[in-house]
Amino acid sequence: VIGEHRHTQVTVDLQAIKTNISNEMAQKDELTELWAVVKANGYGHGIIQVAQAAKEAGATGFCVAILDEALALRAAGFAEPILVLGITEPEYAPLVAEKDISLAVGTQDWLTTAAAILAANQVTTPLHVHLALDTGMGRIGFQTPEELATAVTTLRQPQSPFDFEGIFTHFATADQADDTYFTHQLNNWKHLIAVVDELPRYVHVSNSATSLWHQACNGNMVRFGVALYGLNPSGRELSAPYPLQPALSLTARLTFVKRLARGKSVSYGATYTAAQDEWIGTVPIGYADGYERRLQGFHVLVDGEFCEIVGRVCMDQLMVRLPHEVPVGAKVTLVGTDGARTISLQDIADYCGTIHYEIACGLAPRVPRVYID
Ligand SMILES: Cc1ncc(COP(=O)(O)O)c(CNc2conc2O)c1O
Repeated sequence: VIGEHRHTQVTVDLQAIKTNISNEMAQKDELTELWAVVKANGYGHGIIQVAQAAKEAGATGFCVAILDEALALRAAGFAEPILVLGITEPEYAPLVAEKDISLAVGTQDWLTTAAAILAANQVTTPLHVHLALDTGMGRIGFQTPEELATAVTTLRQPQSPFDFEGIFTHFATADQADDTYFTHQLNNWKHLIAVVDELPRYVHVSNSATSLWHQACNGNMVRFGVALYGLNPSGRELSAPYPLQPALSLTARLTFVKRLARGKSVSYGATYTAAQDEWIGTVPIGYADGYERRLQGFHVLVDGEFCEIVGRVCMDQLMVRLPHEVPVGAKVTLVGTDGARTISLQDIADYCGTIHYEIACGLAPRVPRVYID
């Protein structure tokens, strides 16, 4: 495995993941199920290990983005319900039905096309469908009561090859203090589901933010993602009703240490020149690992001290100014706590002008994941 012989590593604290889920299980309505959102390789944490920890902490289902992620969970032995949140090509309907996977569906055309393919393949096992309603996210889903009613009629037909298993929507602003747009979407949701005379087994509207700050409308299942990784969906805007424990840390070990004479430069473009004699350490991580070039000028932790990243971040290595001479092999903390100081994914996201979701998901497969429980 590429990365197996490498000290640079992501460490995932599975106990933190279980604690985050346990806290959510305790605060939500007891009849509401929690399905762990483990798409994008578990937001970079490792889909299989996160799914296992989530299941142990009370998750009763999983959400993924694409069919292959669902197939990977099945291949790993998970028998729980798995919902694919993106739109899956109808040609894969027979495989989906065979593997007992649930799909988000947003159009009548999809149902018509998939029904024909299922019939042509003599598939007899029902295909589980969750109707997606677009209440304002503007991504996928039925938009009018009329088209929704038609789809429900199709699903309910006696010879339908589908199992009408769920109906859901997704909020675009649940992580914001201003709930104007959230309320607009909630009203659209109520208007749309009014045409569904008999609701399916699963009625779900909540991502982490909705479950944390808009619990009133949970439905009977929460699609719990970023908060199970211990990350605040709002970034720094809103405080969570219970402490979130970040599960991910990123560490490395210095591979090279040198005395850099005043006036000497560091890295591509020679953009950094030492103002006085300095100790410089080389860290074996770079933008190919998902540690972005934009992080030039940010810092890492060595010996509990912040050390500035000097010069351009390279593909596989970066250089930092050390507070004093440090031995080769010394630990470098890029995400996590060292002594009295911490660097969070949020700190990195802020410096890069993005969100922690993107940083976590962007940590490359070349960085080995190590699990502690
Ligand atoms: C439909 C749907 N439900 C639930 C979740 C979980 O959200 P959470 O991680 O905030 O709890 C997501 C995450 N989707 C995305 C998260 O970032 N970009 C996305 O498209 C989603 O797309």
